[in-house]
Amino acid sequence: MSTYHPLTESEAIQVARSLTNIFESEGELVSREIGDGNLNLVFHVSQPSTGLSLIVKQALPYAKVVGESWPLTLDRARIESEALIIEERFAPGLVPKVYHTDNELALTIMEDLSNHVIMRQGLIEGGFYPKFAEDISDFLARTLFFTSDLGMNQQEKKLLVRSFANPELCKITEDLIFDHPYVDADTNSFDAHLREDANKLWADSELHLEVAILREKFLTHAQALLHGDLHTGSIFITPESTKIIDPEFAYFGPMGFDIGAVLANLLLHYASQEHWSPNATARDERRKYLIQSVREIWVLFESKFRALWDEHGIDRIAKTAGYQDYYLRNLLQDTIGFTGAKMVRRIVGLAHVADIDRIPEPAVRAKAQRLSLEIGTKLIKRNRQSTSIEQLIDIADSASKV
Ligand SMILES: Nc1ncnc2c1ncn2[C@@H]1O[C@H](COP(=O)(O)OP(=O)(O)O)[C@@H](O)[C@H]1O
Ligand SMILES: CSC[C@H]1O[C@H](OP(=O)(O)O)[C@H](O)[C@@H]1O
Repeated sequence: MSTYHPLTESEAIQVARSLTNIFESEGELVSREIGDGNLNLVFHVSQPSTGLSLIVKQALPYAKVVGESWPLTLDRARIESEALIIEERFAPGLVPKVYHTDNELALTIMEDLSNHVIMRQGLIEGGFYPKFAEDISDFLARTLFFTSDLGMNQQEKKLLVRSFANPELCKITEDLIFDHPYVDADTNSFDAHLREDANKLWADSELHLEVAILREKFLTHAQALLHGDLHTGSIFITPESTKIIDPEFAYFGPMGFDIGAVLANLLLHYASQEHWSPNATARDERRKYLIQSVREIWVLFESKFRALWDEHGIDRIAKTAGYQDYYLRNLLQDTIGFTGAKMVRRIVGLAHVADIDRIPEPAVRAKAQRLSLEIGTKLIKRNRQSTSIEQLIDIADSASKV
């Protein structure tokens, strides 16, 4: 079993038995492959007689969404396990518990979170999550602060940067977020009715300059250990609990990339409300809730991050007067720019979001797609002038009123 090969459902039972002591020795185990993401196998292994269960996640040597023609490193399973363990250290209770890691088989065996729902689906079904802004701002503030040069010894951080180099998964992001959506690339995928909008995107040199600047930050700014793919499909949620999964894209990059991923996915959902809300009153209420979540996430994040800095900042130079304000202003601008980039990629790039793709009526879907593109491109273009989260909110609000 120790040589790498993709597991079958019954082999997932064997590894769950032999590599963990979660299950009672008596009692049959049942296994089901439930992976619905773009990249990996995910087995749900349970023991009906005791109600115990766990998840066996295994990387495939290629990107599942495309097939064997797109080889992909198995090392991403090690990165995912190690990132989950670091995230648990700094943001306890906000990620699944890791029971076992096997780098040879590219496995992470972890806590089963099936009592939560994937947030994207929960939002589509009209869920409200009153604890989300508090939880996600905790996760962001604590993981980003304590893995940055502000909160971690700088020599230790450099060693950690080396073990999270993650070049192959970063290359996916570099291509699919910062390159392909802005040219007529083969990987792009969009509805025929968006051809003119795509042409505009490809010809917009002002936009391209801003994307180049954001890309440079993604390539060079090893600010903190990022989750790297923090969309609402990587968040398990209930009204009382939030758990962040799937950090296989983790690497040391610009903090605003993670914060922007969360905001972008709330705004993509916001852009889809004409379909998902049953009437105009519900749509307005839903949009207000989503906008308020965006505002609260930034405001809570900022105040928690500043408090961590004041209490746990590790060196004298970071306490230089004015530096914290300078840092937070740049971080807000990055967040706004990356929010925009993460919206645009989900409309014209390879991988989309169900919030928009599942709108059956083409005219309604087109409106949601154009609204996302409009908000996204404006956020990208205006990021470097921004000084307040209210500017992001104004862009979303005014685009949706047209
Ligand atoms: N810890 C978990 N508990 C329960 N279900 C999980 C867990 N991790 C993943 N899943 C299920 O598997 C799906 C794909 O997982 P994910 O980690 O997003 O895979 P990928 O890396 O391929 O995107 C999730 O949408 C969820 O349904
Ligand atoms: C070829 S990978 C495309 C896309 O898929 C990843 O998301 P997930 O694994 O959560 O489905 C990531 O967002 C990549 O950009």
